[in-house]
Amino acid sequence: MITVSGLVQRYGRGPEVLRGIDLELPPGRLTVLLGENGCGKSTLLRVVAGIVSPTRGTVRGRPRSVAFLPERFPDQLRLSPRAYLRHFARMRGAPHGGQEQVLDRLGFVGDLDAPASELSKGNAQKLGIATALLVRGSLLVLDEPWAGLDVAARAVLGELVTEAVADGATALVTDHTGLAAALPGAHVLRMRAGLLWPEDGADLVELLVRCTPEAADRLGRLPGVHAVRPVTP
Ligand SMILES: Nc1ncnc2c1ncn2[C@@H]1O[C@H](COP(=O)(O)OP(=O)(O)OP(=O)(O)O)[C@@H](O)[C@H]1O
Repeated sequence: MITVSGLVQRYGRGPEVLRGIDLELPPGRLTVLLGENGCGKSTLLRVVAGIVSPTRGTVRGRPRSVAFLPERFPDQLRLSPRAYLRHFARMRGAPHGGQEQVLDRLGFVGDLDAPASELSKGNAQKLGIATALLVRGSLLVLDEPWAGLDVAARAVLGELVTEAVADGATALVTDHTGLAAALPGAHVLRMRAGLLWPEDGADLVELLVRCTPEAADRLGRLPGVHAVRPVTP
């Protein structure tokens, strides 16, 4: 189980982008983060994956093997898709051979031996997905993996994520297409302005109350109260 507690993130001296996130990510579950542009989804994914350290708070129980698909696959990659997959497979101790099977399932069309920088956007995305899915049973963090895929590949990606989760992977994804939320067993969370809110919850109302820590503690125990956190000046 990966446990995220009290996560706060700010960039430089900017405002808090994550404002106190608590989240549990059990193995064998797909968690889907929804929310408007700029609400902090990618930031949360990067912190959970361990790409960046949080300003405050902790991520406990992160496995050694983490697969992270960034929102934009690197477009300056001079390695070929074949070499890239083999390199990652070696680095992450994936079983030898068969690395290109996921590419085949996704309908990858491109030269496996030419520089990956020459791939179309969708085929580059397929390479990123195939790389992320090399190792089973790990933490799978996918930022907008459906973006840019053709219709057939979108359906296959749904199958691949479902299979990985059935195999015990912990999956955390963002997705603006709505496809992830419709996958079997998807646990959907909505993010607004750096806070998490269950999809089926009531509307988020924020109140700023000046009170003692004891009163804040009592407030936090009231039914329907999602979070009480101190505001730093
Ligand atoms: N490296 C950075 N430096 C400074 N600010 C950043 C950085 N990365 C993100 N931000 C800011 O943090 C906020 C949250 O961005 P983030 O990318 O996490 O949102 P998002 O919900 O993933 O958005 P989208 O749906 O558009 O991908 C935004 O205001 C963004 O401008």
